[in-house]
Amino acid sequence: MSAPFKKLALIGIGLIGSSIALAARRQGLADVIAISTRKAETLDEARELGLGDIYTLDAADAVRGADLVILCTPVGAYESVMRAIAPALEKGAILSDVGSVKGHVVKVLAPLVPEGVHLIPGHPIAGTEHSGPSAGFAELFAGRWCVLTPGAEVDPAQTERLAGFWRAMGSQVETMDAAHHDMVLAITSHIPHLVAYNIVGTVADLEAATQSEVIKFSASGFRDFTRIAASDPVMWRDVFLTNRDAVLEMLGRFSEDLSVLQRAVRTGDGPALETMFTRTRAIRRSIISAGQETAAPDFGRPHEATPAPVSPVILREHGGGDDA
Ligand SMILES: NC(=O)c1ccc[n+]([C@@H]2O[C@H](COP(=O)([O-])OP(=O)(O)OC[C@H]3O[C@@H](n4cnc5c(N)ncnc54)[C@H](O)[C@@H]3O)[C@@H](O)[C@H]2O)c1
Ligand SMILES: O=C(O)C(=O)C[C@]1(C(=O)O)C=C[C@@H](O)C=C1
Repeated sequence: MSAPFKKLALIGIGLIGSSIALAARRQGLADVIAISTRKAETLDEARELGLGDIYTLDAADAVRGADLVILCTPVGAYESVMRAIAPALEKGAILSDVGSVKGHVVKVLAPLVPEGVHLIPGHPIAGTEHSGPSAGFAELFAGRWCVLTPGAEVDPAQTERLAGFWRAMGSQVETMDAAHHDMVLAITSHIPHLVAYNIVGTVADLEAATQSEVIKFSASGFRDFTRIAASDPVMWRDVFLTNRDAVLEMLGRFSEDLSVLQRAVRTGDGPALETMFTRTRAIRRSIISAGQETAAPDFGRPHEATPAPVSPVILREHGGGDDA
């Protein structure tokens, strides 16, 4: 039986690109996997790991003849990558990506997409704090959500084709509007990263003696923040540069809520604190029970990263992101 795609081109081969390569290979989703990246050392690493069939520093070469092209670079590189590959894209090909931000991606890519190429942006809500080709693993997407944000002009049959690709790698697929995606992810992923970078940064600024105490006594709470704060600096720089409006909107709400908590602490308002903490405990519990219903198959690999999937809809049910 022939594979669903004849040639899959992955531009950028870090954590996400290499995980797609491994999962697509394992599931037989493409006859040929072509890999392109910017640096020769990264390409050599990908070759040593046996991630693909074709390796090239020329992104246009990689996409030539491909019926599925997925951009897996930091979002800030999209425009230059797109300018390089546009003339070589095959008519009828699906052009997708895995970027953590979607509105900006559409804005940058759409004007450059040649006629006959189907632009269907995507975002697997799965990851770890590790980067590079050796960080990937085939099970990364199993039991996780993948959000697709096709424009209204996209043929639903093409979206379904791409959804099938992600489902075959174990994901659950949801389609939504790019702006809604960016608002939801601002609060579920981008602000938590900003908070982690900030809290770990605060510790880094403490005087040496206090800092060593913090490190010595850091239990799971602070440790969890340090894991998130170890995430790739370039990737996250680009997320905050390209999802500015949604992040600022959610950060405004976050700051207001923090001020309420600050006041409750200052005034010793026990009932207010308890009410707040009871609400948040309920959210955690609903996330866990929703995750259990759709638990990822256990491939036996320690998977410290993204928890099991919760539909982005859950936010609306809990009153967050309601105007997104
Ligand atoms: N890390 C996560 O948890 C996660 C989760 C979901 C989506 N994403 C998104 O996936 C994308 C990739 O993230 P990652 O974690 O795999 O990053 P990574 O740093 O592990 O890999 C990025 C890859 O892109 C390559 N690259 C950078 N600039 C390039 C250019 N101009 N041309 C060609 N290749 C270039 C790098 O060499 C590297 O191979 C990002 O857009 C990110 O927002 C990340
Ligand atoms: O678990 C992690 O390490 C992640 O940061 C994964 C995570 C997230 O915030 O959930 C990070 C960025 C993505 O775009 C998607 C997933």
